[in-house]
Amino acid sequence: MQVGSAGKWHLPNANPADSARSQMGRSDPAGNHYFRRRRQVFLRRLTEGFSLSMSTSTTTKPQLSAKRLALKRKLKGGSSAPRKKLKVTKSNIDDLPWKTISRPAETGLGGDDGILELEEVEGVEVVYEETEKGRVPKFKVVEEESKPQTDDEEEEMEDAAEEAPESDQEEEENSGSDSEAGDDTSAFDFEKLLPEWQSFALNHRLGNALQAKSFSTPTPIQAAALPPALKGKDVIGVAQTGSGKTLAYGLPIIHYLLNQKRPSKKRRPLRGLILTPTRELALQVTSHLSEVLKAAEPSLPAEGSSTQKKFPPHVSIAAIVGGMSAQKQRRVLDRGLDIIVATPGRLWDIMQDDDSLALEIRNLKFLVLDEADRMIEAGHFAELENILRLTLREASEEQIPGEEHENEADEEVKDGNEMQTFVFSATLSKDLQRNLKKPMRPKFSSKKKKQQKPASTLDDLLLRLDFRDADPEIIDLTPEGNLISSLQEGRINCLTSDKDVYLYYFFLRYPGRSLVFLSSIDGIRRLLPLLELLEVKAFPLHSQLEQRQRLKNLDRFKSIPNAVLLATDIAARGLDIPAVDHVIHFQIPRTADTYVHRNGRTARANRKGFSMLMCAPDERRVVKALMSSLGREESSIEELDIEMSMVDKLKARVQLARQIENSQHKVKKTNHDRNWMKEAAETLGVDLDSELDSDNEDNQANRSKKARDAKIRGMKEELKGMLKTPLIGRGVSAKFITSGTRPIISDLLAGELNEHLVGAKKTEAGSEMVKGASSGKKKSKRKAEPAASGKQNS
Ligand SMILES: Nc1ncnc2c1ncn2[C@@H]1O[C@H](COP(=O)(O)OP(=O)(O)OP(=O)(O)O)[C@@H](O)[C@H]1O
Repeated sequence: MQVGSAGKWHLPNANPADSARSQMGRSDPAGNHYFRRRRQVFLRRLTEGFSLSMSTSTTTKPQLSAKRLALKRKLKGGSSAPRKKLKVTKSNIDDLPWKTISRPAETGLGGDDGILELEEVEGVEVVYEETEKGRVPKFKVVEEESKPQTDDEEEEMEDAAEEAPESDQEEEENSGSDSEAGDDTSAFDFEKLLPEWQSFALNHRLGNALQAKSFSTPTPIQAAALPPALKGKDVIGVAQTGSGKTLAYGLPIIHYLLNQKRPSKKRRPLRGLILTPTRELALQVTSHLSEVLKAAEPSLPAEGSSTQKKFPPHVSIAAIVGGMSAQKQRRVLDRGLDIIVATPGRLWDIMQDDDSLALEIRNLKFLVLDEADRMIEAGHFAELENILRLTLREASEEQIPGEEHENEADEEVKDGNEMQTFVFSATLSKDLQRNLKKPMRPKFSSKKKKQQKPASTLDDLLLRLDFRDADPEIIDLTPEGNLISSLQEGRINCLTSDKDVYLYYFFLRYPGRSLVFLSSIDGIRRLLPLLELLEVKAFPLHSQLEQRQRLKNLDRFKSIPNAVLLATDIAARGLDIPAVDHVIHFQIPRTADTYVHRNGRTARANRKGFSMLMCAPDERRVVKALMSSLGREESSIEELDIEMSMVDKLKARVQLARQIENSQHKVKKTNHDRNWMKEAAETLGVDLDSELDSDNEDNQANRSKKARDAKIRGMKEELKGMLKTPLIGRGVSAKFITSGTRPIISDLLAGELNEHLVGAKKTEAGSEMVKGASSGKKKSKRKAEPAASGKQNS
């Protein structure tokens, strides 16, 4: 252990209850090696402080250690085990094994400065005990005792000790306390460090987490939802996309769990169930809450370390979603979790073979429906209905197989610790909100279950939620017209057949991370190879991709600045992808809610964002209806100002790319058909038609394949050449940059020149709009004109 520079030394705090760590002087980064300077005045104060607190101390760790040791001896059949290190709790700082050390010259403490001697102590953990008189510091010291020979033996001994607790007190010791996790237990000073969060009186460890995440201020939905949720009320929260709804419901759950005793090694009872409509959202919510939990318990041993087994996390969370190994998820569930984040489909699958999970869901403390209004679209309706039925009070009278299964969740219900329900979304109709609040809502009834019709709409289903709260809190922070202030909207009116070229223009004109929504998987399959040929870094995301591929593509999209994600509406809800600059509606969404949620993937957490509608003539009426259901005029979305000369040039590139793609597709199809015929003939044991089978035919096919390949290679070369040639705007002279009708010299010098389109300024999408030209009226010569699509390419 190094004795450091002057900065390592500081005077102990005058009030011992405030900070035991600082009383002991500085600690090393691991937090268990301390130095102190002894001064008479300090020792006197400290002793007084501790003698007060010692009166209520109940810690008996040394006795426990002895019992464990005895058990170990029994298990080992002898007492010849080598020495082992055990933790013993001390209440008095002077009982710690301080060692005198020489005073290092580099401390700068030349004179005696009232210091009698300098001491150090190692292997001490400071913990706090809650007493009637407040928080009292205690010190856990490592002392030598008999030691099991292997980690397995040590675990065996601890398990045996847990199975045979000899007193309530010991049971409590076994079940763990804050101290067993080696937490940084110093109280978090909300007033000083996070004043905006102070009024919520959150568990101090959440203070550490919020600070670590730099969340200095609660978002409006968090500020509004936390007080009722922390009071135990049911909450229906509606707030714009990207406004921090996950923590609005997540913090009250974590706060509750951190305030509970640290769970023992026995199986944990399930306390929280968060249901989301998509796998990606479930994984994202899990990772968001896990990050907060990790930051709340910074001193937990790293994952995989041998000490981790001894200190399970205070709160455990996992995602249960389709597309991943169900077996693995079952194993995780078997170990016990505090919070499950799940999609209804997979959860219901697992529940059907696991009665104990069904029982745990009946005894939940928190039920959350995140983006509830999307579940119906995701085809989870029946499973959702089945799961929700288990959370009803009436349903708990029913006999469920496995009811005899014993766990701590049963005690919770006996304690009257009632379930809280949180329903959150960015879009929940006003009618539904009003109806949810009505006390006489229709409910599921277990007794009449057989006659009861299944719910037919999501509203119907949500109306049957069994809020324990007679008056659930409804918080609706939806902005007028669902408009987010940091989001700018625009549109391009063009023919369907020209959408590819305008999209490509947009990517070159406004580089950035773009999320493109299409309404069909086929559309994505068509567009993806085209963009790849045009050297746009594009990745697909849709339900027919394997889950692993979906996550991989999301990761790539997140990590590449100018990447493009071509997605169906599975990506419309909840996904929190950092810095999405543009959302593009390649096809117009069918509902206003989808429009709102798609747009919500950009302009998150007060960042700027741009959303663009690509509107074909036959889609105009959908846009009109969409805007009207948002209470807006169609004209509220302005048209993008488009450099038509560039679009025309880009058309040549897109046409060639399409030609290449069609040829490649034909080759693939022919090969596929031939192979299929051959395989089928082999399987059936029949001879192929001589036309298909003969050597002659093979030779001919080879020759035409070679010719096609050469043609494709040629076209690819040509396209490469085109992509290398800079696109120069009308009136721009690239040779004489100071001349031409549009000299580019000043933009060039200012670094404002768009590298792909010479003559266009480097600018953000949305900064060039055709004012007032939102409903197809011609206001500018340069705006996109559907009629121009047939124009000759220059
Ligand atoms: N108090 C806060 N201060 C700053 N950033 C925050 C705060 N709370 C959450 N965030 C961040 O804001 C972003 C959006 O949060 P979140 O995903 O919870 O939004 P949401 O309202 O659920 O969005 P959606 O409706 O699209 O699901 C996240 O990156 C999150 O880390």
